[in-house]
Amino acid sequence: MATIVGSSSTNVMSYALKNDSQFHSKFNAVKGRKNSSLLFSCICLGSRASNHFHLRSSNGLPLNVVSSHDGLAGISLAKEDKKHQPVEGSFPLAGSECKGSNLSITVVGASGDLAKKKIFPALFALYYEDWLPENFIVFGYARTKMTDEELRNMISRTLTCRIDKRENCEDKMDQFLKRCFYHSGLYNSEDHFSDLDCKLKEKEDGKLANRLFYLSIPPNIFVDVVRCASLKASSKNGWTRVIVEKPFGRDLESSSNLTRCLKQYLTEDQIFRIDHYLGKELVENLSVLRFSNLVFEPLWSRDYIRNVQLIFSEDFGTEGRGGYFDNYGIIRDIMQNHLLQILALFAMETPVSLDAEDIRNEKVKVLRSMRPLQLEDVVIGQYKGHSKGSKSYPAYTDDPTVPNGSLTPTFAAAALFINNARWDGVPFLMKAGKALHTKRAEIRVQFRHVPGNLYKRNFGTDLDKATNELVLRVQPDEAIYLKINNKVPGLGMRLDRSDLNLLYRARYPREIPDAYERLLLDSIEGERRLFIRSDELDAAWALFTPLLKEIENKKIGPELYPYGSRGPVGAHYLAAKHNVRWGDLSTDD
Ligand SMILES: NC(=O)C1=CN([C@@H]2O[C@H](COP(=O)(O)OP(=O)(O)OC[C@H]3O[C@@H](n4cnc5c(N)ncnc54)[C@H](OP(=O)(O)O)[C@@H]3O)[C@@H](O)[C@H]2O)C=CC1
Ligand SMILES: O=C1O[C@H](COP(=O)(O)O)[C@@H](O)[C@H](O)[C@H]1O
Repeated sequence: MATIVGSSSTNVMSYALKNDSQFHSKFNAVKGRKNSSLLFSCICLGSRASNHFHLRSSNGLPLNVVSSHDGLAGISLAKEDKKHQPVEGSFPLAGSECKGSNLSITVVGASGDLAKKKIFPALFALYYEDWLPENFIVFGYARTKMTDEELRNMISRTLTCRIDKRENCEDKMDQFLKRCFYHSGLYNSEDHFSDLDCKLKEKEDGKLANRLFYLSIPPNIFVDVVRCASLKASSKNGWTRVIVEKPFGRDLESSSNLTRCLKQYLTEDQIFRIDHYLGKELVENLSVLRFSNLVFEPLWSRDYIRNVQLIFSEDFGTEGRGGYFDNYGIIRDIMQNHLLQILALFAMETPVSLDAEDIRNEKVKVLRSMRPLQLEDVVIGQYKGHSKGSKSYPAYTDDPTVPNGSLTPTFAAAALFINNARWDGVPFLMKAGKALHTKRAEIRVQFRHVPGNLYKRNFGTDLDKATNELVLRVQPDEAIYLKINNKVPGLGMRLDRSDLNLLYRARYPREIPDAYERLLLDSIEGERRLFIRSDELDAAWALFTPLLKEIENKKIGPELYPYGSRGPVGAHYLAAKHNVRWGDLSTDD
């Protein structure tokens, strides 16, 4: 997409002269395959905040830099669009020229858990902070019968203002809610989507309209919705984009099939496959830390790194989501997507640029360099009931929505390897579990021993303990800390383990935006860097599918662990087999 963002005294504007999807749509439409919009578009962003003109999207690039992947190369713009042609480094044209454009966001599955918990609150947060264009509307779509007023009541219960920004909170909520509407319909009815289209048009008032659909629904109805929305409710004069929630299939075959079906109605550039972990602040910071600090990048290889650990744990079970979870299990729910995405970002080579395609190309290379998981390098577990004092905690199979005798893993640990020159032989250990003793997500990098260490004898026998460890704590309490060895002050020579600690709440005392805010904003701005491309997805499934099939075909039973514990002991044996000790379990973690 070629977009310019700039600021006049009152307006911040972004001109999407032509984005990839429209480019592809045009070509495909010429070939008679697609239904999406053909016209070039211009969108206005951020109505008031003149301080927003710099660095709008999450790749940190000013959006007035024209990407080499924006589909413009070699294509001449239609005559009427030439006047909007961006000049690198220039500000956009006067606000009045794009004042009329609209953004319509339709949350499909608006009555559901994710919509209430995450999507509407994130949209409100963007509105509160003036990130949304001046003319935007939000439509909820689901089967549940509701009036606009009932939708607003439902949403209003979940909206909050940031702790550090409470001015006009109530007013802002009212203004936001006035822009929210509801349409009840079936997910497979083209007529119902035509009705939605009429309502959208009425609100858009004949102006240029960009449309974003957020599929917050179970995956078995993704394709129906995409068919109906694309045939009956896509924008005729702006862009149409679709955010797709996970799970993207259950294995390589079903995922490829889903992609194939979606691509009957959408181009790849219109599909925004969301992995909300990529929108988390610390995951975003991973590349900044590595590529903008000389002290890290030279160490980022098998020469200095002993192992890397990617850890996810929750201190609650599947409460309420057992029905969904039992069909997927923890490997599909967390490892194949969230943890693997972090691994790919962590291990990729330096991309040519911060452009989405350059980054995603590097991630795909990492995934394709990995060897598919072997059963002997995986441990699976399932939580069992447990009583502590007067309190008792249920087993996974006590969940009424989980079939009796289910073997679905709620915990897994795995050792993965990247067969390339940078990472050959370095174990990347993953651990993910529900109903464990703590809630956290972190990346741990354990460095090698210092060769010929002068202070060796001061460390005792356990040299592993004396190695440096870099920890990126994704949540809670975001932090980056580096464990170092240090002399205890005094006349003797006693060494101590200390942390160089960047604790976000101390350094940046403001609320960190939710991942969904960043990802929604990126999808509105056409920034694809944090979304999963179809070849990435295929490569990710190729790694996990043989293992998942083997576990299921052989009906391998999970090792039981008590609710609230540290997980199955098998995870320690797995780590030990690769000469690793889990960093989160040591006393000074
Ligand atoms: N909830 C979460 O924390 C997370 C969810 N996700 C993913 O996001 C999507 C939405 O999640 P969530 O909101 O929890 O899902 P829900 O189960 O709450 O479903 C959302 C809405 O879809 C409709 N729906 C539910 N089941 C069916 C069905 N069998 N057939 C047709 N319509 C149905 C319901 O609306 P109505 O009956 O009104 O039509 C429901 O309100 C899913 O793909 C999920 O995997 C991803 C990460 C986290
Ligand atoms: O995708 C999912 O993520 C949540 C955890 O997300 P977080 O942002 O709260 O860490 C997890 O509970 C859920 O099972 C999974 O589907």
